[in-house]
Amino acid sequence: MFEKSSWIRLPRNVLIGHGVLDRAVEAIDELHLTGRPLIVTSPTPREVAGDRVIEDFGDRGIEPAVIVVEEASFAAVQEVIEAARSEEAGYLIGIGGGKAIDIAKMASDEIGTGFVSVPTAASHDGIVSGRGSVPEGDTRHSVAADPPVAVVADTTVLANAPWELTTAGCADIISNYTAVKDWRLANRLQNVEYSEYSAALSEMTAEMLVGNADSIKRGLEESAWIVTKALVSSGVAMSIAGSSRPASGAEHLFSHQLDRIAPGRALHGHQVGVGSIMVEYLHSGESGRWSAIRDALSSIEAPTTAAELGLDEEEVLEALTSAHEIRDRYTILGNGMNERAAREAATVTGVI
Ligand SMILES: NC(=O)C1=CN([C@@H]2O[C@H](COP(=O)(O)OP(=O)(O)OC[C@H]3O[C@@H](n4cnc5c(N)ncnc54)[C@H](O)[C@@H]3O)[C@@H](O)[C@H]2O)C=CC1
Ligand SMILES: O=C(CO)COP(=O)(O)O
Ligand SMILES: [Zn+2]
Repeated sequence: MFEKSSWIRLPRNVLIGHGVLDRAVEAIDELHLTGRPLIVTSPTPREVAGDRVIEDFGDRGIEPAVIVVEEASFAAVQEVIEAARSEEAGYLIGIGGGKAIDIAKMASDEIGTGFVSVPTAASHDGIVSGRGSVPEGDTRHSVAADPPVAVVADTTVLANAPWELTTAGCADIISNYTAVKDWRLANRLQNVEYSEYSAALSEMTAEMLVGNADSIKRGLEESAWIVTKALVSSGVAMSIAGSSRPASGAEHLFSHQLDRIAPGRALHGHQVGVGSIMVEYLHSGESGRWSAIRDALSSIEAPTTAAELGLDEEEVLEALTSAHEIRDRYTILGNGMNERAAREAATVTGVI
């Protein structure tokens, strides 16, 4: 008997491009959301985009409530939930990098309101996805949440963000190659639920980004356009899968461990990129495609070594050998790597 079913949640309005921030209020208006908006942002994103959105609401006689957050934590989510309740917010707008957007996403899910994503950095694919990612103690939670009802990604703002944030977004997309390999492996070995459509979309997104690498250059607004379209596409792949599997495998486990071992040292996307080089080596061996991943990363000026991430050898080895413990997600790491194997993978690939 056929008993399968799936529920795919996607954003309704996705605006990407030059100057679209000026149309944010219009895009929100179209959704017929009711009540007062609560803007969740952090200091710099407020300056580069938040104040403009607040002013545009003001021109329509609406005064949004505003909360400024500094870190992605469950405590910050709780703070936003309380602010939303006390301000009687009808919906939330996350304006910023991954942290502000994740917090707005999870808080709105908890209180059952819609949420609009206004990224000010094209730094990773959480800007569109229905997942929040939060560290807690020795673990990392990938929390299911509703995806944004609308995404407003202004390439003028994104192109003016520090270049490293854009190369981090590129690297997060390039890591889809190994994430999909891990997903297929987990499906074969552990019957993990798998979607061929989602996997194909995720891989194609990485292919297209790498194919356009020549147009991804510092100071070119077109770079922000290419990267943001890829981030949206990767977010859609996650929505189809109903999990972050198409975009998060062992390279993400490595990065999540680094967030614990060496917090704040490097950007999420840069860490997963370097992780992806080593994870590809684990999948395909010394003559495999790990060097193609490394070359793709260096062509867009993303880090490919521990030193470029600001890490020492020991930190990389510790993250590699303990990555399998951080979450219950089956990958090529299996029950873990010993130190000798980790050293070999990191050395052969030139990471250390
Ligand atoms: N939900 C998901 O699927 C995912 C969530 N994440 C989460 O996202 C967070 C990392 O996100 P990031 O964006 O890398 O970090 P972030 O949100 O901390 O932003 C990095 C820095 O860039 C600044 N910034 C942002 N836009 C700027 C602009 N236009 N001009 C100047 N500065 C600007 C921010 O103020 C911040 O200081 C982590 O908490 C991570 O766990 C990461 C990947 C996926
Ligand atoms: O970073 C992500 C996808 O790029 C989200 O992955 P996690 O589920 O590992 O937090
Ligand atoms: Zn990621």
